[in-house]
Amino acid sequence: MITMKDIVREGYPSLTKKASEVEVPLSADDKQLLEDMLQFLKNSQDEEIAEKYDLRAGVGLAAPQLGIEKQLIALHFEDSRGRQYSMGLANPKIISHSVEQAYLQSGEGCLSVDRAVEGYVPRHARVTITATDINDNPVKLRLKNYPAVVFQHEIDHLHGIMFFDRINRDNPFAIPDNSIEIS
Ligand SMILES: O=C(O)C[C@@H](Cc1ccccc1)[C@H](O)SCc1ccccc1
Ligand code: NI
Repeated sequence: MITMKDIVREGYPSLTKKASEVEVPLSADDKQLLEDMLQFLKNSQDEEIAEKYDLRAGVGLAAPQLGIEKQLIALHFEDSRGRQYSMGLANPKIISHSVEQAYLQSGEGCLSVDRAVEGYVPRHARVTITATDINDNPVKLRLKNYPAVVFQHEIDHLHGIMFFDRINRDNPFAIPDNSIEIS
């Protein structure tokens, strides 16, 4: 069972390196890792389990956050319309995106960052993502709003990018050009 002690923190090398693509079909080990990552997210959102194991709530997790330099991510959340996103993905790629940008009005956090970092994180407002799912099926997702933000946050982890790398250093709350606010 993955707990917070397995999640590496700011300064750990895997968080600032490019992770390697994994072989498809997925090995049994990679499938198990995706299962374990997804279970962590479900546990972290279960009040009793989260309290018992002192888990921080998470809606996404990337293998580099476990010190594993593989292109594997898990996501577990639902959007404002109640659509569920609960999946483990291998080798996710943004194959196209909008010119328009978006940012969470609340800013972002990260399970690998034990401090609050204020500011707007400019991201693509809409993205098209391809990946391979835990059953070796190809996946193509067209995302916008909150789901687009979560997936981009996790895919950034595979490229060694932390959310605060994207915040405007001179003015963290500068409204990004051509952007929409996601509340
Ligand atoms: O560290 C991670 O990658 C997981 C992040 C992903 C995330 C952060 C900000 C915005 C979108 C995604 C954690 O989920 S941060 C904690 C959290 C929990 C519930 C809702 C939003 C953020
Ligand atoms: Ni993160």
